[in-house]
Amino acid sequence: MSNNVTLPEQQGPEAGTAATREPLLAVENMKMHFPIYGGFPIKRKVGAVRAVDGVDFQVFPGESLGLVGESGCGKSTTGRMVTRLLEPTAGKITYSGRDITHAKRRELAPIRSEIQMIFQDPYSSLNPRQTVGTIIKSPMEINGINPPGGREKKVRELLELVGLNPEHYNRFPHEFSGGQRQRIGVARALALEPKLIVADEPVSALDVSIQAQVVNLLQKVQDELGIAFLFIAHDLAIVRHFSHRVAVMYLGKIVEVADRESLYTRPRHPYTHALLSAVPEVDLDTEHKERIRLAGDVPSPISPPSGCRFRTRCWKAQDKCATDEPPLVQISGNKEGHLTACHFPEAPSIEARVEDVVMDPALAALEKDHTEG
Ligand SMILES: Nc1ncnc2c1ncn2[C@@H]1O[C@H](COP(=O)(O)OP(=O)(O)OP(=O)(O)O)[C@@H](O)[C@H]1O
Repeated sequence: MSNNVTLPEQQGPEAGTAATREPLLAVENMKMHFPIYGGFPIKRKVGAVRAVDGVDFQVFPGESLGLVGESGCGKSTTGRMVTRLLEPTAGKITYSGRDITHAKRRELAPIRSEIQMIFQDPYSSLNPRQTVGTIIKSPMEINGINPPGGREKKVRELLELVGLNPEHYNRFPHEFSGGQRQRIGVARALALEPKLIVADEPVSALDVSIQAQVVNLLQKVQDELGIAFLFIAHDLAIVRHFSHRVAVMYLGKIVEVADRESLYTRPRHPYTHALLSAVPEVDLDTEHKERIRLAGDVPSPISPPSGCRFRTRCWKAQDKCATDEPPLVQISGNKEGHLTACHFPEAPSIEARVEDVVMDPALAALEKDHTEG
């Protein structure tokens, strides 16, 4: 079982080398504005929910990019546009050199199998009336794929790969626990041998003790099969395990992106600092009393704050922040590839914030194994 899988060292593309490689996925100024209609008797468009408001990022072959931020920041919407479950309002999505931003169903067909999604809720994402075998097999049937040895053989191999008993082929989803169902979701996503998996909060519906096992499984899959991941989570502790690079999203924008090491040890954006300081369950000792607490909720994406969107919750905000939107750039002191959108960034301190990343005990144990192994 995946319990025994040790965490491999992430060998992903470094920021420097990444620039010289062709990205598998490139997103430029991508936006999703959901229209709001009102008025009587004739309904008119009266506004828009600016769920995603101009994001740029790239994912390289075999790379795992973590996308983090509080609830409502637009992470899921971003993931759904990348998989083209949603069509962007503006911007451009390029996959393997092809512009798929507005590609129609038929045009998307050849790449549908290459981009797969793993959903948050392993309970609602599996059809309760279908056996596990049918669930995992159906993407192959839909796409007319006949693997050597047949589809059933392939399904049994996939079950084994994700740590389930191949003999459970004829069982139904309700016979499995949450963690096992998420493994079924992973097997289904792998059935078409994808090149990119968008995993939208794949472990947040699971019990904390199970989360580590599923993260571990995804990491094994990524490492052994070389699949690129866009790993969406609200928790920096989970993404840390898994990502070569991490992008931090706030109210429809990416505010900071960096390789894993830079982001966790030298975060520059106050919001990243705040996320790293989020400590729900740990007793506050003197050292930790100064942890940053984010006040209030994320403002409404219908009318986001002017200038820097984080300014209404930021302890460093000044007048300039209300008038000038900070660009996402490599500010002074940042390593190559580390971009920050802030007028008054935190110092590039190597004062590790690592101790601020609070992990549940199971994840912490994995991390320990990883470093010791
Ligand atoms: N179909 C829709 N119509 C209108 N607004 C939407 C729609 N889908 C999402 N939104 C809004 O867009 C914003 C971003 O939502 P999204 O689900 O992408 O955020 P998120 O960061 O993934 O949050 P969560 O972790 O809660 O899913 C939210 O304010 C949400 O209410």
